[in-house]
Amino acid sequence: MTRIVLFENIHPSAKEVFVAAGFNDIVTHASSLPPQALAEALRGASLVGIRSRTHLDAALLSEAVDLRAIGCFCIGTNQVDLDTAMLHGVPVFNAPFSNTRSVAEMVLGEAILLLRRIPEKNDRVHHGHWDKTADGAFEARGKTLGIIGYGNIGSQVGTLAEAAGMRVIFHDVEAKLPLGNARPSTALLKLLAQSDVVTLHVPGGKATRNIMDATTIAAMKRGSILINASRGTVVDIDALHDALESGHLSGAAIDVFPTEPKGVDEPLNSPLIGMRNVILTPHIGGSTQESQENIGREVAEKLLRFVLSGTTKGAVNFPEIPYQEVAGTARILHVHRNLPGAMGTLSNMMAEHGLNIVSQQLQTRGAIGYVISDVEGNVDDTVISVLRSHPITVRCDLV
Ligand SMILES: NC(=O)C1=CN([C@@H]2O[C@H](COP(=O)(O)OP(=O)(O)OC[C@H]3O[C@@H](n4cnc5c(N)ncnc54)[C@H](O)[C@@H]3O)[C@@H](O)[C@H]2O)C=CC1
Ligand SMILES: O=C(O)CCC(=O)C(=O)O
Repeated sequence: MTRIVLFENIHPSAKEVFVAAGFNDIVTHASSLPPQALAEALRGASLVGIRSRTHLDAALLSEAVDLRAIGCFCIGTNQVDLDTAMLHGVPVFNAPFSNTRSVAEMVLGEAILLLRRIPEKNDRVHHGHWDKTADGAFEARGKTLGIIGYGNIGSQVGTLAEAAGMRVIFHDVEAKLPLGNARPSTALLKLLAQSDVVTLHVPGGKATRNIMDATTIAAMKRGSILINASRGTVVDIDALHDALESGHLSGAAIDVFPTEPKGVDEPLNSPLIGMRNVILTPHIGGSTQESQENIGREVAEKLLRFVLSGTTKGAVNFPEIPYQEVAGTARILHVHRNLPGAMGTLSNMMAEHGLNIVSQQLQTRGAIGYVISDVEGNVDDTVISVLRSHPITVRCDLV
């Protein structure tokens, strides 16, 4: 039985995909769970679906012995210990483009609102003040947008910003094709000094930790604006608070936080709460009806294709083997330690059990190798148990 456990209110389109394929053992959770409850919820799960708030660390992955694959129903995968998952033979899938546009639209909207000081003015009107003034309010047209991380989202933000008349510059650690009239800026400090609005679109993780700290924030233009809809670890929030309080920055929009509440009734704890011209949103950059429905379907289909065929195409942490029709009477999925002779050992074990290999595909990545073998012959649980118990084997499953 394939038990599927979905956390964090994943869109019902995911469940529809599984049920249509005959997979009915599905448990859904509306939020992420604290570690102990999460470990219990993972017990017996073959497929797990999460979004950004569920952290699957090495300890949890080691305990989840039945786990075959993980679906991140989002873009970011930094919430999963990807290397440990790979070493346990567990591929991780995501939806790399499904909410790109949603994030880009929100960021451009925020840039325009902040340039006009709308958050502050909105709040004033709600509190009975009618101070009709143009002080500190600017058009987006002609202003410079500095994008840090010019990947799928960053480049989409740039395209939308140009349509609003902004000049776009970007900084990326890799060489990128500039779209429209966007211009690369090899030096981060140069970009910061030139930009009226700076927006971050880098992945989370150690390499991007506190890219925006007291030093880099000080390098931003006086009166400029900072937007972060990437990961909470990328901005030093205390340094941002100080720069807003001193007036060095005129506004900010923050969608992601170093520590985010786990559920709807837990308040955000942040020094930015109550600050003027600061937009705080609950990590909803990618949360639109369109994106969530697409993500639900896309990631569920990737998990399903893996379970039904073994294909790992699109996995972010695993040797990728593309989809192929089953060619024999059965298909064996074998993850092994990437050691010399592993393929020979596997093939010999199959031969010893009377299995004739019709087709075989191997890919390796770091410490593991992954082989899909289509075989003729009688593949029963005994054969799979023998393959599983060999020291080269990480995991072995029958399709
Ligand atoms: N707020 C939200 O709801 C959402 C947030 N995200 C976050 O946005 C991030 C970016 O998403 P995509 O654009 O799809 O990813 P992507 O992988 O297409 O682009 C990331 C870019 O950042 C660059 N980069 C990496 N390290 C860098 C550094 N130190 N300095 C400058 N550039 C660097 C990469 O070379 C790449 O071009 C995701 O990893 C995720 O964490 C994604 C979707 C929704
Ligand atoms: O929808 C979510 O929970 C997370 C969105 C996000 O940050 C992502 O896609 O990386």
